[in-house]
Amino acid sequence: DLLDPTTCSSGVHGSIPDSRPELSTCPLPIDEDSAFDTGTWAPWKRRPYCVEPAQDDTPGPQFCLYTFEPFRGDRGLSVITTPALAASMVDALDDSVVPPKLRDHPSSLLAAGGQGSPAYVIKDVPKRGKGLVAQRPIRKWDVVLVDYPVMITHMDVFAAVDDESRADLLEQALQQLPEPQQEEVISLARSTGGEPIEDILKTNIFGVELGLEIPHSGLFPIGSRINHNCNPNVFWRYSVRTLAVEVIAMRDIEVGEEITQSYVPLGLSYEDRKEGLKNWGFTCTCSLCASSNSKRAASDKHRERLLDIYHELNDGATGKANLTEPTVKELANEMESLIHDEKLEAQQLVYYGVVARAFMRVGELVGARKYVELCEDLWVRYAGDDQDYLAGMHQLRHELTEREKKAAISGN
Ligand SMILES: C[S@@+](CC[C@H](N)C(=O)[O-])C[C@H]1O[C@@H](n2cnc3c(N)ncnc32)[C@H](O)[C@@H]1O
Repeated sequence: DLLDPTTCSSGVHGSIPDSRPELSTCPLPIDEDSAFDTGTWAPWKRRPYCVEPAQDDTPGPQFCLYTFEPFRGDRGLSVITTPALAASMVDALDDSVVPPKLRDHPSSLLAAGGQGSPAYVIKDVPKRGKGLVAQRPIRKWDVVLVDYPVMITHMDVFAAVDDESRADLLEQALQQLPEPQQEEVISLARSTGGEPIEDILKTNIFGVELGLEIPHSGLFPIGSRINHNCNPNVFWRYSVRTLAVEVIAMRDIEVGEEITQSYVPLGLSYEDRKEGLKNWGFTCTCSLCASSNSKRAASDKHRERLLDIYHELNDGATGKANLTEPTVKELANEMESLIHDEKLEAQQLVYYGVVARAFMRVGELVGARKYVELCEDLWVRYAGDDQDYLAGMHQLRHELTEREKKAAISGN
């Protein structure tokens, strides 16, 4: 089960698990002092190395480096995080948590018969350095790649730790990885200048979480070769239970086509995309960004209108505004055509959820049922087997079923 770091950290540093049998299934936080006191830092293979955040009015927690060499086929994993969050991720280090579907994927190093032939090759692509290119046809919803991080870093490390200590932590995190993985990391793209390892992280990291949705960055050796496109053909699904990232096709991809993801949230205007992409040090030349001024302005207008529709429907759904049934229908139709024009199908699940709620509010249960089902199908596709992500969807379906039962009784 997902460990709650607030309960798992209730043991004071230095406690020995055996002395607290009630916590025997809940790994205790380990820092430099407790490692020194107890002489143990299992399951981590090295004694943690910790730094204090730069002092300001409110001193934050320590950040420590933990390395686990046997991670996922001896690729190794270095984690820089708080002792409590490191304790919360111990279960995820074990290969037995990886479901067979991921373990046996052709891109997986854990497959019983060894790594198969993946659906992509990494190669040079014009003007974008290296990239992933399909070497066989990929169908919509196929898992293109399963990848695991070699480094995970708490997001606060970038702001709260002084430059020198951070450089030291990151360098050690790299040095503690097995040599082939060090080389793999060093060969990744750089875009910002400055300390190589920090540049590599800034250019390649992907947002992940540890514990209860605490933001971290993950460095994924293969996934980080995927270039940006505003109209991408894959999305990423990350699991805090396995630390795996699944890269999944959002549409069919032909042989020779580049596999691309969006580095910024979908649906942004041109200026907002440009601003968001500044961090990666390149100018977006995807077909949408490179189109004429008038086309870009039209697209921006569509995207703005889509957001307005979302807010109108949401206000209707929550009772903040009084919408009528014909208005909800009109807004839903307009939304569908804007999503289609802007190729934003990946955002349908967000829009469908709010349409379903707005229909429920005005008592149009047939429309609500249609959108709940469309939305649920998409949630299952995007969230996979992770029931945590599906909880909101199950709640919506339950509310609708109750409303339908009541309507059937009053109709009889
Ligand atoms: C996460 S890496 C992607 C893989 C990288 N191309 C490589 O050679 O390893 C991000 C870097 O790739 C390049 N890049 C990604 N998408 C791009 C695009 N659409 N146009 C130009 N450069 C891009 C930029 O240099 C960016 O800093």
